[in-house]
Amino acid sequence: MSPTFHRAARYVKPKPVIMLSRWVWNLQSNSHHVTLSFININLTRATPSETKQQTVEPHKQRLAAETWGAAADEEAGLALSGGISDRTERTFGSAPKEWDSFIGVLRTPLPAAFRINSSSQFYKDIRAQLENDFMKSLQAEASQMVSDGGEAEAIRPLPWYPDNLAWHSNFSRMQLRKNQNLERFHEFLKLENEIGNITRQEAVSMVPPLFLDVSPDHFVLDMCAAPGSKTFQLLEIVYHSSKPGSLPNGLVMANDLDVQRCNLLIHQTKRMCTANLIVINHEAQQFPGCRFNRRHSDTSGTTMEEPVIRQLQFDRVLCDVPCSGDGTLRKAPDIWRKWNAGMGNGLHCLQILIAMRGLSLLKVGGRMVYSTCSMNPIENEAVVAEILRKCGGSVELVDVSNELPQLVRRPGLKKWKVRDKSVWLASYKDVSKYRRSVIVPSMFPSGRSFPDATDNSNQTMEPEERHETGGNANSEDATHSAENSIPSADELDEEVSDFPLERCMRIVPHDQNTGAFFIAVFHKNSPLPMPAGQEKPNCQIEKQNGEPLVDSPNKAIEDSNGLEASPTDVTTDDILAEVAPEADLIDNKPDEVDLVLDLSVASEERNSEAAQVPRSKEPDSTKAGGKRKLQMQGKWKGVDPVLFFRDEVIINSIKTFYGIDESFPLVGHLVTRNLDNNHVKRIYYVSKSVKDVLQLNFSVGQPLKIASVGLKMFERQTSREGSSAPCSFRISSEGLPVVLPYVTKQILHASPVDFKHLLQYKSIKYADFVDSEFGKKASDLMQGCCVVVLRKEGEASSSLIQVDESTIAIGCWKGKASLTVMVAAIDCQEILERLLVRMETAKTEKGSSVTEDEPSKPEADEEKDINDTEKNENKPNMEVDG
Ligand SMILES: C[S@@+](CC[C@H](N)C(=O)[O-])C[C@H]1O[C@@H](n2cnc3c(N)ncnc32)[C@H](O)[C@@H]1O
Repeated sequence: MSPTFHRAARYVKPKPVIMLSRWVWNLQSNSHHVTLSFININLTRATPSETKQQTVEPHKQRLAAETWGAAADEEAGLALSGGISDRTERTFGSAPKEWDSFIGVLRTPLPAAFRINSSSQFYKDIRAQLENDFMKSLQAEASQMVSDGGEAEAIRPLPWYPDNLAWHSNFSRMQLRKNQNLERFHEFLKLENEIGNITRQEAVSMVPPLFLDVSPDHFVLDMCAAPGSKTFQLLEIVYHSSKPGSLPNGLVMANDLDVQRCNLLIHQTKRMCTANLIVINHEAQQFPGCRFNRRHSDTSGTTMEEPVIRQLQFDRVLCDVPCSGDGTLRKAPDIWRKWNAGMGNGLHCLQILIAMRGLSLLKVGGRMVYSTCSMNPIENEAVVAEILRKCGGSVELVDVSNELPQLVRRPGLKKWKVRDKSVWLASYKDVSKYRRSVIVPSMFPSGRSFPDATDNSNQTMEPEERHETGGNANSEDATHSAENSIPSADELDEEVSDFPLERCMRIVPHDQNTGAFFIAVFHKNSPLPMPAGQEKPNCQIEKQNGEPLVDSPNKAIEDSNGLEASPTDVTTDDILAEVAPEADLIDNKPDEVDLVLDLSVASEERNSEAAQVPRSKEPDSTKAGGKRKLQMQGKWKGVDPVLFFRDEVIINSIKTFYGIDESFPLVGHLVTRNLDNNHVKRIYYVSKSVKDVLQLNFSVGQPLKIASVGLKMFERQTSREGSSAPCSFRISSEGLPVVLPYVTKQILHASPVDFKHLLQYKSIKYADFVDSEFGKKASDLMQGCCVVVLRKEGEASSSLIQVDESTIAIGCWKGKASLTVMVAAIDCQEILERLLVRMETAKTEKGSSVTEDEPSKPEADEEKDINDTEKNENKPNMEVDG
């Protein structure tokens, strides 16, 4: 092909063909191995009206449009009516049936899935409600779905998820919204999701944390965590079987590079009300090392107290890396159009870097899960193979075929080809020298670099030509004419990997009616080998002038002691800017389609004193707009420092007022983000594990940029009544379950009827309680915050309060004339519903009736306080005082 030909070809009007997707699905069946790599679906471009006339069965088009949204209607029509290219037909050859079921499933809506939060007080009630109520009551709707080609069951537990805690629902979001018969179920999902009792999350996205094998005493690192569905799931596992008032020994550290997405993560995990989480904001491949040695001193020169933990390492690491996202096609139809092989190629090196940093932070004996929502081998098996190559025997790929046996998965690939600019490459030796900084040896199954390889036809182009037609531009179409002159994928000799990559797992949509996911499980046998340093790097990042930018991940990661604090110099911006401009990066769409962005919370944060995370990576105080005064006292610009709260006067006043038992560890567990104790508004509680990590962080000069930490435990009551109370700090709803077993004063037992009235009317005059003795005791309390516990069946009002899993308690305000509930409206609604179910059951069992006098309304002033309180209670936890 002559340069002249190419120059002319640049100006040829593009063919009326949409290269819809260089789809990277690799299907393997038991009987035969069929690889459907990079399937080209060429669709004749049609006008919207032409598209509507295509011969797509109406109900399928409706389903597709419903899944993909109205805006994608045209695209759905195109996809459904598209012819498959010659190559694809050749590739499928012997397995047309599998193609049919694969593409057929892609055309149907992705079923919704959700998980019950097993650390929630009401998780058993919720599971029972699903099993005994909704599974039956929704069945009538299921028969309708069967006639539409759907599954027979309306909802069902996911068979591979332990304890019936994860559920699959065959109703699309549209059906849930529109169908009257589903209204009660829809309301249930909304309420429980908002409260944090359930989390809507795509089924396949729940798989990686399960293979991590987490226990409550593990330190878990979630390297690329936002928007946080897996972080939430990890916390659920860490908290599982924790007793009221006791916190697990473990913790979750959730990191994400993107500040906005960190906000989502904070919002998402706030529903968990946890003291065992630290949210940080770093590039995962640059994750700071924290290792204490005796030389350390703080900025004032004082030698620091030796921390309990001397080095930050993790028992478990989740590496759910940014990827090209082709596995999310069923819920993100724009991927049909956007995806191209360059996206995966552009992320390959970053994925290796992140995974290598994860392994360096993993304890010997620990487990790391690497996952993507892509089926592209360059982002999956190639990354796994490179990790094994670099780590030698220090890391092994775990055979997890006996874990979660009910989860259908396919083995990882041992051979694949690399696609670059419409060219299939079977080996690095086929890579043109002009593409060698972009297409790297680790992308190929053998990982070999072939330094003296001859070049392919591309090399006949002049450099200038190559930059203009190919370079890093996102235009595979522009070079598609080159396809005629190169061997087809079938004609190339394939390399085969020596590593046991069949141990990786590929989850494909048509096996279990899901999205797609890739998962690999690593075990660390010994410290990572010292990097050779001198050896020639094989994962280079090309600068625009063609010079290599970085040479990681061969750079030092771990020293002989297990952890070196100097990770690679490579930044994600470097990689994304320099390597993958062609990757119109689908950057990590939240893989949970139903995550509701509550921007009101984020903006409330921004407007209030609360700013949990910086607004930009390295905010410049001069650009802050003057609205929010940046705290510069911390190590990180724009991020308020996390400080241990040690003000004895305030702590003692709280302890005395609530009679908090000495056995409850307060000192050292309280943190704030305000340097001025007199203006501290919120005091957060951290678990022992988090406290130890914070101490280490201080001791080594605060390398961790902490966006959020701690459970809001005490909040200054600023209302008129609050300022005159003996203790101006109230116990927040989030913190109450943790401190409740230790509270001995300002606490009352209410009968079910009075408790219900409190939740219904929010404020009740003392004289109006059905149980007059309760009303009297309430009026005798000191003015200020108090706790009202629901009295259990057969319990005397005077008996000592015993806290267990079934204990229901709320925070109230003891005013002059009435008792006022200090719980957010939505939480009141949830408790009320659960209470009503219990009372109803008790009534039916006993055949008794309870007198329910209507209590009178509170004074106007007190009612105003209720409203203020509720507004406050809706504020997110862990925010920053300022
Ligand atoms: C696939 S998403 C993670 C989904 C998340 N694990 C969950 O389950 O909700 C990938 C995330 O990686 C983040 N990311 C991209 N580059 C990163 C980097 N270099 N370091 C850390 N996070 C990064 C993105 O902001 C994105 O939130």
